[in-house]
Amino acid sequence: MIQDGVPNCDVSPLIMRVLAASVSVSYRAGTIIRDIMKTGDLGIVEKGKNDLQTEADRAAQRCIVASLHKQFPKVAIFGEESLDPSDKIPDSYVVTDLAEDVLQHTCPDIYKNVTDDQIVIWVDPLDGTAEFTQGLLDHVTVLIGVAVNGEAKGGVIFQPYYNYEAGTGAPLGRCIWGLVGLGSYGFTREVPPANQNLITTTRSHSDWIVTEAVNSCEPTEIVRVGGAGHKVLLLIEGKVHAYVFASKGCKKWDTCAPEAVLCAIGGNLTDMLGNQILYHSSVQRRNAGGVLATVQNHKWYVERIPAEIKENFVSDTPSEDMLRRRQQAATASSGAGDSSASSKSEGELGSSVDPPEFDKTKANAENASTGPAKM
Ligand SMILES: Nc1ncnc2c1ncn2[C@@H]1O[C@H](COP(=O)(O)O)[C@@H](OP(=O)(O)O)[C@H]1O
Ligand SMILES: [Mg+2]
Ligand SMILES: [Mg+2]
Ligand SMILES: [Mg+2]
Repeated sequence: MIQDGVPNCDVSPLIMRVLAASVSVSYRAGTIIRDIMKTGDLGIVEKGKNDLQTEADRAAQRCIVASLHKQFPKVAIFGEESLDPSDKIPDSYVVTDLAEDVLQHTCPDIYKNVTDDQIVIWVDPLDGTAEFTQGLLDHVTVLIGVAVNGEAKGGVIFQPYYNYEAGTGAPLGRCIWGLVGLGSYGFTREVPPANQNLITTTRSHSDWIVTEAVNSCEPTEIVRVGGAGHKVLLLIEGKVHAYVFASKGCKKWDTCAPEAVLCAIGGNLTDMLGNQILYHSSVQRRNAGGVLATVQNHKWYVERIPAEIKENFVSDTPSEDMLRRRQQAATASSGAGDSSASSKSEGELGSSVDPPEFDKTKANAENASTGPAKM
């Protein structure tokens, strides 16, 4: 793939090109968001109860979807915002560069033959809109998730206001990206605080079930911040131990990219029942099972959620197509180990597999051990 140190864009596998394009366009989307904020006119529209949209959400989505669609016309792309398809998109919004820092990585074998029809891209052009309108700028992220056969595998989390309080001259913004089976890049993981159980959850979409679920996980401190992307950043950097959101409010575009980045370092993002969230094109947009994410000890948290809370949530159902692919993969690999890109192998999960006799008193010691981060 790399000749004389130069990545050959034409022969890089599709998933690597999609990820490289997503990284490139995320920088442009971040600039668009900051430029609109600078105008002082956010053009706020109320989509529903406690659900805002700004001109930055709309413009960033136009930029990302137009750019990715131009390069990958056969790949399904779903964005959060409902926009008029006849809207004129400025030429400067269309980015077709491929990030070389992505292409210089060797594509894991499991993805080498992935085709357009197996990929779905989930775009949240601005995650943390409520906080954006309130000036809590580091809660904002741009999320581009790449699902393969209905499972979150690749993700880009761009944080346009990273460093914004560091003073003039400090470089603004950062891009975190990951691919399950390869690793996640663009951040430094620290060991989460020992002897504590820090749990992050929503600050703007809370209700009593959300709070009950968090409390049932025995937090030593609750970190209420905006954005699904931002909360997963806190997790991967080791600033919190779990992200618990017992609500049907998050959608597929909120979780696809964060899930992939988290899983690529050995973490887990599931619904409240501990079941996998699915991302095929026909799946319902709402995460009707809620969201629970950890880097370690996932099962322990799932087990803390009371049955009376769990019974309010419903896990995703695999599509017919997904079941057929899984059956084919199982048949093809019987006796030889499953090498299908559509199944989550132990290897991909790394050391996130919970200890069989996990107990809370051991939790902090385990959390203090270095995770399987590949950065
Ligand atoms: N009750 C609800 N109604 C609408 N959106 C919700 C919601 N609960 C969560 N979300 C969406 O899920 C994302 C994370 O929520 P939170 O910041 O509260 O943790 C946000 O994405 P957007 O900001 O992209 O809309 C938020 O709008
Ligand atoms: Mg969102
Ligand atoms: Mg959004
Ligand atoms: Mg929104």
